[in-house]
This record gives sequence, C-alpha cells and structure tokens, in this order.
Amino acid sequence: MSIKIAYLGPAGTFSEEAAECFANKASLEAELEPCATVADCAGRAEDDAVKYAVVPLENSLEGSVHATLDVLMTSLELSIQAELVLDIEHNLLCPHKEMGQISQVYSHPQALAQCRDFLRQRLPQARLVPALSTAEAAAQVAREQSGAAIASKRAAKRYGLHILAENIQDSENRTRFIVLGKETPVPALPQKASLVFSVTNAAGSLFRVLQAFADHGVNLTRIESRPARKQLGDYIFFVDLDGTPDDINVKKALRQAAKEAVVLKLLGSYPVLP
Ligand SMILES: O=C(O)C(=O)Cc1ccccc1
Repeated sequence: MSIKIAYLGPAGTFSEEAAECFANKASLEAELEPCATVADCAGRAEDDAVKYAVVPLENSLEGSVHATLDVLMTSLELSIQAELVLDIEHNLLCPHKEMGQISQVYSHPQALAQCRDFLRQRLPQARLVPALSTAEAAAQVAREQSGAAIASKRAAKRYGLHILAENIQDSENRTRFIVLGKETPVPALPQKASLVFSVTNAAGSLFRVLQAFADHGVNLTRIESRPARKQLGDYIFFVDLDGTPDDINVKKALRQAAKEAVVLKLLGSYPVLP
C-alpha cells in the first residue's frame, strides 16, 4: 500500500529529493505531495493527510532553517522519525543565455546565502529576491521569462531553464533534512535524539542543564538557541545528542536535565539514515 509524504514544493526542490531518498531507504512505496511552506508540510502530517513530512533543518553553510525550528517548538504531536543529509549543488538558471542581462536573482533565502560569494563576484548588480523554495523560484523565472533562479539541475530540466553556471555554492554544502511524523520509530543504529528546553534567566541555569549530559557521558552534537517569541532576551535551546532515551546514561541525563530546565520536551529519537 502506498503512503503519502509531504515535502517543501513545488516539484524540483531539494526537499523532494530528500523525500525520495527517505522513501527509497525505508523501502516505502510513497506518493509525494508538494506543499508551499514548511509549516504547511507539518500541518498535513498533523492532520493525518500524510504520514510523513520531510523538511530541511540545518545547512553546513547557513545554519538552521528557522521555520523548521518553529514547527518543532510548537507541534505537540509530531516527532522526528529519521534524519538524512544531502549534498546540495546549486546552479544559476535562466530563461536566456545572457549573464549580463540578469537584474534579479530569485531563490530560497538559504540558497541565496549559500551562494553569497558567487553572487557578489559575478552578479554584484543583481537584486536578490527570496522565494518560498528553489523550485518555486525556478518556476517563477520560467513563467515570467525574466530574472534568474538558484536551484538544482533537476529544476532546470523541469522548468525548461538554461544552466548558466554550475556548482555555485560557496564551499561544501550539505543539508540535514528531518522526517516528521506521529509514529515512534523502530530503533536502528546509529541513533540520535533531539530535545528542546528553556531555562530561567539566571546565572548558571543553562550550564546546569548541559552539565547533566556531561555528568553521564552523553555526547551533544548540536546546540542552537532561538527566541522564545515572548520577550526580547528570552530563548529556547535545541540540543541533539548521540544515543536514545532507552540508553541508561541518556535516560539519567534527561531526568537530571529536566529537573534543571523550566520545560524540556523530547522531539524524537531516530535513526541517522546513511
Ligand atoms: O528550496 C528547496 O529546494 C528546499 O528544499 C529548501 C532548501 C534550500 C536550500 C538548500 C537546501 C534546502
């Protein structure tokens, strides 16, 4: 039986590639459903219209995708089911072949930022215009027959655009995608877990939460702060760690950390897909 997977669309995005990759690795027969925003993707999974939502979380050059952190922070039902990392190659796509005529470059804000050096050197005069996704930018450029888009080669093919420059990202460019859903994933090696917490605004409060992981020898692989969206200076913290809450040391560390934090929520414990 085929299941549905939502991804940040339209067709031709890196999220579509990640969703295909996840379906293959998990041997799922899947129907992929494009959504306009990360929040829409998560909403489809929350409403049970799809089983999974595949969204970008973090990029090696540009850091976190805030829309995804916001979904993780607010969603009560979704947890992280799996993660996968993709190499991202960006290209400059255009309806014509003249680099000199480009006055606007459209793309997802992360893609524009990942190609900053190229844009500064080769198109210093161009206005950079954010789009909902790289493929949405390609579709718009094809529709309007003006400007250029930063997107994949598969988007170039799909929307009938010329590739004016290949491989234009600043340096090694990898993106971590997560699979959101309502299931409790079946343990497989290696495992990671993600959590979010807040602390009081007092000396040592963050230190004491982190100390819990150090005390029990749990390796943290990422820490990220985001505004708590209450008042200026209030933050929440996202942490990833090696292991699962089934590991005794992780369990103890989480119990100790939860005592020190104001709130602490587990976002999922999941396999890292090779
Ligand atoms: O816009 C896309 O294609 C996405 O899937 C989001 C994104 C943008 C830039 C790098 C990786 C993912």
